[in-house]
Amino acid sequence: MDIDIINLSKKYGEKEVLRNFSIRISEGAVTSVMAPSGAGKTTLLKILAGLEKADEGSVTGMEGSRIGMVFQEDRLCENLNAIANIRLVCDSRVTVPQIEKELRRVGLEGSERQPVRELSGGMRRRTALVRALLSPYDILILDEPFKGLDEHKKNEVMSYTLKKSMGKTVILVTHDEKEAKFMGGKIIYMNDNNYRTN
Ligand SMILES: Nc1ncnc2c1ncn2[C@@H]1O[C@H](COP(=O)(O)OP(=O)(O)OP(=O)(O)O)[C@@H](O)[C@H]1O
Repeated sequence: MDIDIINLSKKYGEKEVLRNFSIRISEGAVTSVMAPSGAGKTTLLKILAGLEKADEGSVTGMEGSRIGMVFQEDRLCENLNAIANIRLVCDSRVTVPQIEKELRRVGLEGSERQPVRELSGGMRRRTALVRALLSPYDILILDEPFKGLDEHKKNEVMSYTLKKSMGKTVILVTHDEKEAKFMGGKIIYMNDNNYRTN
């Protein structure tokens, strides 16, 4: 089912973050949301994930769906290693060798048994991404998941993300149009409460 976001409005105190925001997100495809800082992207994702409540408007098409998410901040358990962080969320049938294989595919071989607090920003980001991709989800919500990666690694990780999420509904927030184009699908440009799609 497509997701219909209709006339969503949200204020924090006097600050209007979303006003009458309406878009359709196609089932089984990537939709990228692009906007400058502070335009309300994270707020939108939080409303979709049920972590914030909109003041007005509705979201349909997500009922009963399982959500996988990469948050704006990594939200990892700092003292656990990457494997243990991933095991916390994935199906118990996923084995450690399977997790190791996935971590290798994003270039984290050799670091998978270090507490994540010792990893670089980009390594932590990839850990959070693999964790979301291995969680049982129908809809994947990604808030700047490729932040902190150099161009070469970013392309590898984006290809990996596309392969792993094939056929699933993916909502990607990014500042980088190249990322949105690489991931394909619809691009939504949000700016000062004006919205347009490609
Ligand atoms: N819990 C909150 N309480 C008050 N204001 C908030 C809260 N969350 C966000 N805001 C404000 O709402 C606006 C939109 O924030 P949001 O994080 O959604 O933007 P964003 O587009 O994701 O920005 P960025 O690209 O910098 O992450 C900002 O001005 C922010 O300061």
